[in-house]
Amino acid sequence: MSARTLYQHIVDAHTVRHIGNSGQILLYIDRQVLNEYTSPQAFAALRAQDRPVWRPEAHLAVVDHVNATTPLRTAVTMRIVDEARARQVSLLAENCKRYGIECIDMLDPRQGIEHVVVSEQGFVLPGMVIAAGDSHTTSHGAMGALGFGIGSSEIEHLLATQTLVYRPQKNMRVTVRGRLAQGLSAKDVVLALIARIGADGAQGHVIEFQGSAIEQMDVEGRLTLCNMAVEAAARGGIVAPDDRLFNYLHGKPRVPTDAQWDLSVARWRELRSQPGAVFDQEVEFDASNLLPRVTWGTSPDQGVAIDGVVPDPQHEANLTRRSSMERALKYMALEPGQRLDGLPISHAFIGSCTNSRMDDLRAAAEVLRGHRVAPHVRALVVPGSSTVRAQAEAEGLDRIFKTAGFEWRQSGCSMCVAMNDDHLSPGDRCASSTNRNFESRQGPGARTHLMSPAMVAAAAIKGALTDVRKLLTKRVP
Ligand SMILES: CC(C)[C@H](C(=O)O)[C@@H](O)C(=O)O
Ligand code: SF4
Repeated sequence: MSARTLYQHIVDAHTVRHIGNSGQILLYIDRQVLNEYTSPQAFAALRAQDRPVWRPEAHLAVVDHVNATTPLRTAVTMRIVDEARARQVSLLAENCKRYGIECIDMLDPRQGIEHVVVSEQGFVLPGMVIAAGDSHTTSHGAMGALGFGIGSSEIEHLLATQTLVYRPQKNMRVTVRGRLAQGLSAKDVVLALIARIGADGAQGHVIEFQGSAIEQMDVEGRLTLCNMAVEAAARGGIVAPDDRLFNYLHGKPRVPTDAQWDLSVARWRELRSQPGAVFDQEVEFDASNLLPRVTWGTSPDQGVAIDGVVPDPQHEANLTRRSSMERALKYMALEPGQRLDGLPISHAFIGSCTNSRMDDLRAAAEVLRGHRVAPHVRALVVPGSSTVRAQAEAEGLDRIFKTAGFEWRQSGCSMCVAMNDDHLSPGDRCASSTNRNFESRQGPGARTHLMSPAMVAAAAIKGALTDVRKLLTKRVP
């Protein structure tokens, strides 16, 4: 067989069989994470057919989309008033009990956003395949695994058979060279990448991230990259396992120990694209020239560097793109040529599976130390999990956020998707560390500007979009 990419190798190792000449395969799936929002239909269908779950221990359920993030984690303070949402949560617990699946419920000290919980529990290991009823399952590519989102009928199929009908994707290599300047992070890299290749730029592909900037990037940054690969329509994003990853995984709850650990690491070291493996598309990127990024529109690819201006749709030759730009500018209440730096905001949100882990909170706290949030801004920080929250408290980060005027909340998806009580009102403008700036994503009529957590912190202080480096350089003695 010719040289294989890491992605192809993982798919080969999980192929149960080819399905006739359809180009599709039956793919074995090692792990699934279930949430309260997308699993009910799948469980109902399973039950209606009286089918068992084939391998209950291969699934882990986590409540994350609809739970409250009130500052206190108790049954009373976190009670969900909305009946339909409350039912989604209780149904998940009931379904898990019926089928013998472990459920991390609202009050569990490990609760959090599923993609954050999965990696901190060591539920996905290098070389595995994980699928889940959530598009940001691509995050787990940072573990040297293949992760992708699936729909309800696939969740059902997976519960019953531990396999999925799958069409192998093409390979895209994104090589990121150079060194990120101070104040920049993986979020700036991925926002710049998506702006370059477009929101459909990686359609039909799995991206492998390579290059010196990726080698130097911490695992949490790689989680951010792979998480947002789906915003370029990729069917996965992956980074080959290395010592950084092994250090990250070592000692996590479900990770092998002792002799098994050594054996596993030796095997995981083999997981990389072979020399000569062919990528269908190549994108090269120099991280050294990158400036902090912000989005101006209603699609993650509608973004520029913070020193940039809102583009003019009249200069866009592609008519579909032009009209989507016009619509976005109207929705966002922006004018062509307008500077982004200095644009006033009403809200600041640090959270989501993209940017709510320790490194994200540390970077934001570093900017906030000694500053106050502008008086007209409501600022929230929602740690990705209770584990992150506890660790941040142990490091004293909560005090920095609170002293600066941020609300320090319990974990969950929260204002990333506004499926609980955390939402914006029409016309609100939010600097947000999330991944999607779609119309009404954070509440009906709300306007979202995507950026890194450090940039959100800087915007909260200024009360307007700003270049975080201005705040950081002042600190240099
Ligand atoms: C609710 C869920 C299906 C959805 C997803 O699949 O990504 C959500 O998590 C999101 O980020 O939009
Ligand atoms: S944090 Fe946001 S993007 Fe991530 S799973 Fe939740 S809703 Fe989706």
